[in-house]
Amino acid sequence: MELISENRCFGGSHRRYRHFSKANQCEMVFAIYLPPQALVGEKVPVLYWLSGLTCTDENFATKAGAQRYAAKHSVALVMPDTSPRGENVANDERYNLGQGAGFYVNATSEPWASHYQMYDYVVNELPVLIEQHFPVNNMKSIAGHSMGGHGALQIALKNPERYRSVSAFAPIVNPSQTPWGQTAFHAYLGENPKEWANYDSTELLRQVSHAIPIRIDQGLSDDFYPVELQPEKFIEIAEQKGFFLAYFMHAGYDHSYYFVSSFIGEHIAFHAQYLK
Ligand SMILES: N[C@@H](CCC(=O)N[C@@H](CSC=O)C(=O)NCC(=O)O)C(=O)O
Repeated sequence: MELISENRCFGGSHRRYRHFSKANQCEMVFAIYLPPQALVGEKVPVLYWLSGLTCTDENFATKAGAQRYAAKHSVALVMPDTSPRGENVANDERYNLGQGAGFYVNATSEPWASHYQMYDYVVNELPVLIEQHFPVNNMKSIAGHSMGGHGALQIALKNPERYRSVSAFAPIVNPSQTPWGQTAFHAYLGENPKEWANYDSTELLRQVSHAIPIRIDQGLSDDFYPVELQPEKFIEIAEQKGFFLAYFMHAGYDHSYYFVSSFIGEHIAFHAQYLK
């Protein structure tokens, strides 16, 4: 693992690393924020953050202001990239497919399958690396924005034993029925409906008998809300099944990091109560 940069931040340390990913068969960059307590030998829990379309690890790190709250609650943040990258990695000119748009699935169709294994990377490979190299304990939660909200929810619904809580800003909750998700699933997964359902949070929510605590925030002035996001069905199913879902609809807020930064403090406080 190669250290790319290190910056002191709210008494802790924000670092970026490059490493070779076995899952994705290419070099990957991730960021980790270690709160002050981790720098003096305490093992802290981890919140994994999954970003949205077009992002790298840097969008959340530089725009959300999350480190202040991670320091306050003594939680480490891990921020992976949103896809494999490189000259030899398949890509597409659309912003919602290819590099920057891995959708947190294991692709089964070529030319994507040889590198686009983001589900395995986030769920299996990265946590092992983090727990080997950093002062963290094994308590984990997961959160994300938009495509990353989809990633966080579908990962948490399939792995309730691995994560304590999950939260999402403006998540793509029903990707098999909405345009961004359909484009990605056609390309990465082919036409197998079982594969699509396996990565669709609304479908997964219908199937599971148990869910960890969930929080969702949605801006009502988000241009993507009516077509790409539509969390109402997901909320209805959670309520019918008696799962714990705290959801907040915010008048006037859009899809951007202005929205994420406005409520990231509440999200980190939400996770911190389950990471003790
Ligand atoms: N048309 C836009 C679309 C890209 C965009 O809005 N990306 C969001 C996530 S959308 C869902 O996953 C984002 O987080 N962008 C990065 C940022 O720093 O704001 C475009 O490409 O301009």
